[in-house]
Amino acid sequence: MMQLWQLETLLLQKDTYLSYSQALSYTSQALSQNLQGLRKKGRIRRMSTKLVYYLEENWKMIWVVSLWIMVMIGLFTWKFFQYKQKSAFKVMGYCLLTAKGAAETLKFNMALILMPVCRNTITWLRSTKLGLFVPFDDNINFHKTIAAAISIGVILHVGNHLACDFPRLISSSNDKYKKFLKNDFGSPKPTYIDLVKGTEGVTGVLMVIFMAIAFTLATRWFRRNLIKLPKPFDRITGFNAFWYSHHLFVIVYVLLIIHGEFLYLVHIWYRRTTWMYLAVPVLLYAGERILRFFRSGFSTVRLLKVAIYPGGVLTLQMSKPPQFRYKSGQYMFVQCPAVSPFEWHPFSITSAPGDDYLSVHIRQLGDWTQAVKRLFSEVCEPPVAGKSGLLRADEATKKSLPKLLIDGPYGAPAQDYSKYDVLLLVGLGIGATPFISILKDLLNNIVKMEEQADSVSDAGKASDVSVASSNESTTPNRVPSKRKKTLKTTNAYFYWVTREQGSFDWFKGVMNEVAELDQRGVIEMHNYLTSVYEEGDARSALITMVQALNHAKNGVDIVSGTRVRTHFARPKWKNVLSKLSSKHCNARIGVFYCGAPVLAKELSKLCYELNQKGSTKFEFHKEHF
Ligand SMILES: Cc1cc2nc3c(=O)[nH]c(=O)nc-3n(C[C@H](O)[C@H](O)[C@H](O)COP(=O)(O)OP(=O)(O)OC[C@H]3O[C@@H](n4cnc5c(N)ncnc54)[C@H](O)[C@@H]3O)c2cc1C
Ligand code: HEM
Repeated sequence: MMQLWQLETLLLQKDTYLSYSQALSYTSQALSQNLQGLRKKGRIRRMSTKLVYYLEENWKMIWVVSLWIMVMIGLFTWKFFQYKQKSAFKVMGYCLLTAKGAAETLKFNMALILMPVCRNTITWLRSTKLGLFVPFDDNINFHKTIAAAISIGVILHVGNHLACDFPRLISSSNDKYKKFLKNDFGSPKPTYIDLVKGTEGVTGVLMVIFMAIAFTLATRWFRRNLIKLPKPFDRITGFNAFWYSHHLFVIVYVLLIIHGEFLYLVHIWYRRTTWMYLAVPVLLYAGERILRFFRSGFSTVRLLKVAIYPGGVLTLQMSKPPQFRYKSGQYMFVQCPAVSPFEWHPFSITSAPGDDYLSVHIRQLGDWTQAVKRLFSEVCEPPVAGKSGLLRADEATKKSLPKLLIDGPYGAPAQDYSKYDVLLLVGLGIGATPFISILKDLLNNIVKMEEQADSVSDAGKASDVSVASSNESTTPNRVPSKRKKTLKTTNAYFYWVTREQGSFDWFKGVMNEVAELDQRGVIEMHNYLTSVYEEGDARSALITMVQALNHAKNGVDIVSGTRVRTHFARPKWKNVLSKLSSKHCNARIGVFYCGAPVLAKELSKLCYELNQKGSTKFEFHKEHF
């Protein structure tokens, strides 16, 4: 940096007179301008980093949404200019063109909105090459975004007709009416009431009413019961109110087809297109519902074991129907007719594809889950005194166990775990469930791989070792499939974050099972108890140190009594990911998270930051229920 004496010499050399104080003020101005420039540059760099991060993380969603918006703009513009040629435009003006443009997007969106909720089709598509380009995990968000576009379309369409072009029509002079509108609306000139009470008007008004009810009850506040209405209206909120009111859309679709057949301003030659837009999606969705109906009707399962753990978690183990093939990480719907013959609730499958049973872990939350727990508590053996509080269905009581129906399996983000070299599985509370199956499946495959390696090396062909893919049936003594895939995953790290140790009980059995099978130490398991001590508390640090020493010495954790390492604070995710990055150079690490959205943001950002630095590549996937 330039010294003051240098500045003075410079100024004197140039025969300029400047006092020290002036020189100082110029220098500080220059410095502050420089600093501002640097800050601006820093801000721009930070903004561009954020933009790049956003683009890289969301490119799948960006192209799908851009395409969708472009199609809507195309349809709107096409219809807008088509109606500009009509004589009615001379009287009804741009209101008519906007209403018609909006109507075209409505037809398209009412068809498209069904696609993201065709669960079976999506489950199949996500395992095809399309899964690489289309963000199937965001299907429900896309469904809601289309619903928002439908709301805007309805406002533009209905608003322009009712508040603008109908009034223009009825207030038009007789000459203008005869010249431009008589062919379309007949003689005499209709009144406002005539226009609204025609088939088009009545079907339109009914659609708006039904949609308003269904849209309101579908919002998060009503669906999640965040708005409490006074009695007796309290029953019209919550998931069930959302679910039943959503079926008003069946009537809306019927009305929409009728509405599209009886349009004003269209003649015999006019091609009615509403049914063309709707035909394929409506048939596809109807096919899905029919499939679900028949499949679930035949999917009554036999209960094998019921356990209720102190953390308020119920485990149901049931027989696996022969046609039920699934991948770890997927979920299924469960129905218990004794509780409600109409309600289907989704639960992650916690058994591995190779197990000869199906299992789910159910946390007590609302009416249905509590009613199921009550029901099973009544029919099961009480827990043996001093034991873990387990309820078991013994041979005698099994006969009277309530009936269960299942439907599925359905795809979820965690199902693609097998394409990664290393897995980091992070579950918050009940969010551990999709990972139980993955851990078990991973071990089943590793054990099988070792068995196959043994048998192949016995035969002197050790170079050819491979294992069956995770979604194939994996019974222990199975003859190795001819179509073999190599197991890519070499290591898994499981982080389970819970508030207190009580919740650990239901998971202990699973952890023990995993630890027992995992002779080679492929899976590292950590349990973080966040409500015991605050982060940074000396007691937490001390216990963690004692734990680490004990673990190093005996390989067993003092708190859990298993190989699971217990910690008493929130995990420091930056450290966790950095360690993995340096331990597994060049590896592709799949980070799977299931829990509250706050941590999802942090993990996703950390993955991105570490991807910029090292050769290890992290890919983040999230799920929330
Ligand atoms: C893909 C997926 C996987 C899940 N896996 C598990 C799991 O492994 N273990 C577990 O304990 N929970 C899981 N859940 C959550 C579980 O479905 C709900 O806790 C349960 O349905 C609550 O029902 P309820 O009537 O007792 O509670 P309510 O108080 O009626 O509902 C609580 C919340 O649960 C959701 N919910 C309720 N009913 C349904 C339904 N029929 N379909 C979808 N969501 C509903 C709603 O968001 C609602 O706000 C999962 C959810 C999803 C979407
Ligand atoms: C024209 C408008 C809409 C139509 C035709 C429509 C239709 C549907 C259909 C057919 C399903 C699938 C149900 C199933 O088979 O499981 C569904 C699910 C869903 N819809 Fe809509 N919907 C509309 C608007 C909305 C709106 C406005 C919201 C919320 C703001 C919404 C939120 C949802 C959610 C969250 C689900 C998933 C339920 C679940 O499986 O957990 N929908 N919708």
